[in-house]
Amino acid sequence: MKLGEIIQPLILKQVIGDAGTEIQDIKIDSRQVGPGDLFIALKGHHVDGHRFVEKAIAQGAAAVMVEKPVSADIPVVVVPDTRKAMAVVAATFYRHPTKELKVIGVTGTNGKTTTTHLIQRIFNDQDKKTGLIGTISMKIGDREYKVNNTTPEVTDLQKSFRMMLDEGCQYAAIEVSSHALSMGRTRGCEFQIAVFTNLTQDHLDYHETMEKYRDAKGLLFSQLGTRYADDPKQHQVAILNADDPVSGYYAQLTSAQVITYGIDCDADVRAENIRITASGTQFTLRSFRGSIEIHLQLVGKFNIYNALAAASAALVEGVSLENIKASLEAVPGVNGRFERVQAGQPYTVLVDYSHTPDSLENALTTIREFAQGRVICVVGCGGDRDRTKRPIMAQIAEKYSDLTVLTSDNPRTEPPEAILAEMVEGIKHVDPGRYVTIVDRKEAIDYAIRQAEENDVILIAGKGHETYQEINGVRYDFDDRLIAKEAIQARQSEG
Ligand SMILES: CC(=O)N[C@H]1[C@@H](OP(=O)(O)OP(=O)(O)OC[C@H]2O[C@@H](n3ccc(=O)[nH]c3=O)[C@H](O)[C@@H]2O)O[C@H](CO)[C@@H](O)[C@@H]1O[C@H](C)C(=O)N[C@@H](C)C(=O)N[C@H](CCC(=O)O)C(=O)O
Ligand SMILES: Nc1ncnc2c1ncn2[C@@H]1O[C@H](COP(=O)(O)OP(=O)(O)OP(=O)(O)O)[C@@H](O)[C@H]1O
Ligand SMILES: N[C@H](CCC[C@H](N)C(=O)O)C(=O)O
Ligand SMILES: [Mg+2]
Repeated sequence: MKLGEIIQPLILKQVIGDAGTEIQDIKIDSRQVGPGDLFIALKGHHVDGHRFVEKAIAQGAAAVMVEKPVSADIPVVVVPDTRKAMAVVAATFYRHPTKELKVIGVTGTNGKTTTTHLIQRIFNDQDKKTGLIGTISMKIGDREYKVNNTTPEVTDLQKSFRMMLDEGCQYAAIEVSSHALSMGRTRGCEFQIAVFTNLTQDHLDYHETMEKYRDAKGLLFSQLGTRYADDPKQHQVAILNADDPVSGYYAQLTSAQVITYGIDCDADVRAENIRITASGTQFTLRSFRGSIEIHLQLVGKFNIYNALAAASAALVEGVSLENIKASLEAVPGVNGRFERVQAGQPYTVLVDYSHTPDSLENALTTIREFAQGRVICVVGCGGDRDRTKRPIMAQIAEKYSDLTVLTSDNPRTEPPEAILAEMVEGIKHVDPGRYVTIVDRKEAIDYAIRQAEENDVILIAGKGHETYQEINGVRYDFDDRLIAKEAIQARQSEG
């Protein structure tokens, strides 16, 4: 596409050079620029992308978009705000994919990955081909792509939507993080359905207060609902968790129709007669389209919320209760979420991505419901992330476990000992026999496994599907599931 066409919708712009220049792709990282690309310079949290204009040109950029004029022998487009302009040009360049693709966005502190997987499963089973974007990866059909962020930058997002359409997708189920909403990564994306899971503490390093965090997530709902078509299937819908007090606020923010789901409060889609066991969850789903009995393989009350949210989205799109049931029941689990590590041991080992106070509490209270022996929890808190959750997570671990093993979880640029000290601050008054701190995560897992007796349950929390431990900018291979399996086998071979 020609540069002039791509920037045509921008009102404030100054073009220095030939607007007829052909553009191959749009890049925001000079390290990824190739011949023919438009490089957009963004002011980041660490560096100003304008510093890399020369490098982008050296790598073959055909044009650059900047906020401050630069001297270059290729076309330069000067705009007041490159981040805002980027959203406009990306949507234009990829030919407004979300006008055709029905995008279902899921936001909330916990449950986004699980809910998007359930949505994708239900819709794919209906031959409504559905792409997925989120924390674990991007999936289109049988192909899986690596992602750097839960919600990618606007350029990657629009490109991914176009790829999905090219692959025959009708829907996309995407996780929408609060960071993405506040940085405008979803600008220009028309959502068909927006789902809210829950709001509890996380990311206060970035958002500073719970109100600002709530409002960042609220953008998904305030930006929804201006489309009212003759065909009800084109209507935008907000799906809100009736049991979360913030939902009332989001209901007011949105112009879209609202569908509620829940367990405790009255809701349009509700779970009743709940039975939770170690191997699954059963409930009656009551909805505006009738009732049905559901037997999930997923464990824990929190997964009923995820299933209700996914079922609500499917009901809105006309999927029958019977088909929703069949798909939900067929899901064996989600990678790294309550995943069992099995090596023939007489105790249970679970790896779970609980890295927030609420998710840790949910995981541990769920385990408490079925554990016949002691509960042992291995947990750490990430570096360069919300520091205020550290003592709280230690308190929760100690409260619900018989033994807590505090350890490291992606210390990033912080000293792991300092993170652990902040966790210990939360439980410094408890009996010292109830917890240990072991900086090295492998050693911590080994220790927990060696403490386990018959019928005990070990929860290894925080990293779930992750296959690395990030220390000082380097990602070392590390998979809780493999490390735990090796530790179990080592103990078994010692007899
Ligand atoms: C705080 C934050 O969100 N940062 C995001 C931001 O990076 P940044 O602002 O630090 O970028 P920067 O390093 O200052 O660079 C500025 C610009 O210069 C460019 N650059 C930089 C170096 C270079 O050599 N050449 C070059 O062109 C960069 O590509 C960028 O465009 O923009 C990048 C590109 O979109 C993101 O990948 C990056 O996410 C980082 C990796 C991150 O860790 N983000 C987390 C906090 C995050 O967003 N998490 C949420 C999930 C949270 C949850 O729900 O649990 C997510 O959606 O992933
Ligand atoms: N609906 C829920 N409510 C509370 N906790 C949940 C819920 N669903 C899952 N969890 C817990 O949170 C953990 C993370 O779940 P999931 O990956 O689905 O959330 P997420 O919102 O995608 O997280 P992230 O913000 O890291 O992307 C799970 O391992 C589980 O312990
Ligand atoms: N999306 C979350 C993931 C946290 C995962 C945990 N293992 C950690 O590193 O803190 C974040 O970036 O805060
Ligand atoms: Mg996720």
